[in-house]
Amino acid sequence: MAKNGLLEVHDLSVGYGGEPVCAPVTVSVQAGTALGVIGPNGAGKSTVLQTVVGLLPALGGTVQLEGRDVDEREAGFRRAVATVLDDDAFFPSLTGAEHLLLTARGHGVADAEQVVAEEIEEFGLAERAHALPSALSSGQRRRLALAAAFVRPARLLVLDEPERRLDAQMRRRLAARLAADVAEGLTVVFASHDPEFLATVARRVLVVDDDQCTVVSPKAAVAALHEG
Ligand SMILES: Nc1ncnc2c1ncn2[C@@H]1O[C@H](COP(=O)(O)OP(=O)(O)OP(=O)(O)O)[C@@H](O)[C@H]1O
Repeated sequence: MAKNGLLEVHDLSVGYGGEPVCAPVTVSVQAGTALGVIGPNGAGKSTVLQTVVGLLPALGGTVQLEGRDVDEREAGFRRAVATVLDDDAFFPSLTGAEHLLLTARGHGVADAEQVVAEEIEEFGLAERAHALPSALSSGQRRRLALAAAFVRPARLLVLDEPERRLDAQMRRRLAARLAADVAEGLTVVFASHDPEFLATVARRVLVVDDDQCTVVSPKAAVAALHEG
């Protein structure tokens, strides 16, 4: 285990076409903790998350997972990191249950059928598990995308606005689930606009901003969200 955080982000500059979208980010995320990421629409939260997981090239600075530079092409990195950054990445001709089973088996889960059945239940998808993604409601597709991150092992879970399009009950349930998984050692980085979600899950919060990206307490972040 690395001496420093599981995830070390240092002076990371993110953006498009060489133009940064926000101030550089420096943050250390310890294993078994959750980092929230906040900022107004367009601040750069999604860009930061996509750069942290190697889907976008950094304009400058470094990202290390367990002491190694992030490389999403590396099998070891993909095994360690589960992401839900959008929810359109389904095979159009596989049912929800088949998609989850393929994901679990692809990641070497031994009791894949049981794990998938449990997550289908957990995410309230039992009645629609055998529907194609195109026949699901947008909230059900969101649930399916989230379930796919939980049917496989991961040491780091990166979520972009996990609360998006979920009803209030599912939001609370997911927040409680994440908090419980973090207490058991999972590391989570997630962007959110939801004060309750943030207060339940995050131990620290990165505020993404043009002038300076800072790390604050969840209490300060919740106050900022209520003000903003
Ligand atoms: N592919 C792209 N090419 C160029 N600019 C982009 C691209 N994607 C996003 N942007 C711009 O980068 C900035 C940051 O966008 P980003 O999606 O990271 O913000 P965000 O904080 O996640 O916002 P939201 O809360 O609305 O999801 C915005 O000004 C956006 O218009």
